[in-house]
Amino acid sequence: MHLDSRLYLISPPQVPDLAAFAEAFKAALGAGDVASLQLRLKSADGSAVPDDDVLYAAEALMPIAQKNEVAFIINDRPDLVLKTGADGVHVGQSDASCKKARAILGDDATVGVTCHDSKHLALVAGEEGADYVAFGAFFPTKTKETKFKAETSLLEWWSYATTLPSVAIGGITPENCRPIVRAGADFLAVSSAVWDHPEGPAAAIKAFEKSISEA
Ligand SMILES: Cc1ncc(COP(=O)(O)OP(=O)(O)O)c(N)n1
Ligand SMILES: Cc1nc(C(=O)O)sc1CCOP(=O)(O)O
Ligand SMILES: [Mg+2]
Repeated sequence: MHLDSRLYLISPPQVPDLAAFAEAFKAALGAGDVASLQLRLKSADGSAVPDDDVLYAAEALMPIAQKNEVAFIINDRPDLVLKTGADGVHVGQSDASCKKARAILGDDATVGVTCHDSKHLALVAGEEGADYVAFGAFFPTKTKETKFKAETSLLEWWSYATTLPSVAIGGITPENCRPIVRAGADFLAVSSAVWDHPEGPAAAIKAFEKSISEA
């Protein structure tokens, strides 16, 4: 059976050395298939960096993404998507609504929505014009304080019931991703397992590709 989950990278919570991170990002992209990067400069407790830091990071990273045909998504902030010309936004249940993000950004932008462990939230997001729905957290994570635990049965149901792409997130690693791939997740959203991999991001991407292809 051909399983085709793709990687959706989430930036590290902080990028103190933008030049070094740009090199890490290039190394990741050179190692295998990556669908998108979400710029999410936000601590585990939810505190975000000043807007200028997001704008500087976008200025450095978006050309690398675009050169590699990788979608560049900004977390939380449709207004910063407009300012930077990024490809889209990811909004959560406490952020701008999907409808509002769509109204700000228009039909061509990508709008993704956090749906935690909820079929209902995902169906509403679909009705409001989301391009993908994100379920999580599948595993414990130190990247974000999470209150919800998603199960692979939700991904299975979603992929049978709808055609809208699903993103799985939360503590996903090359070692634990196989059941999520088998359950039909269209994308695996990953931060720490790529940027904190002991052998570097390129090795992480290769390890994910191996696990996905063997799932
Ligand atoms: C792909 C993806 N899925 C879920 C989230 C979490 O969004 P949210 O609940 O708004 O939390 P923050 O990321 O804003 O802290 C995400 N960012 N990306
Ligand atoms: C940003 C985010 N959202 C989550 C959710 O469950 O909605 S879990 C999470 C953190 C993802 O990072 P890592 O791959 O390091 O666990
Ligand atoms: Mg958010």
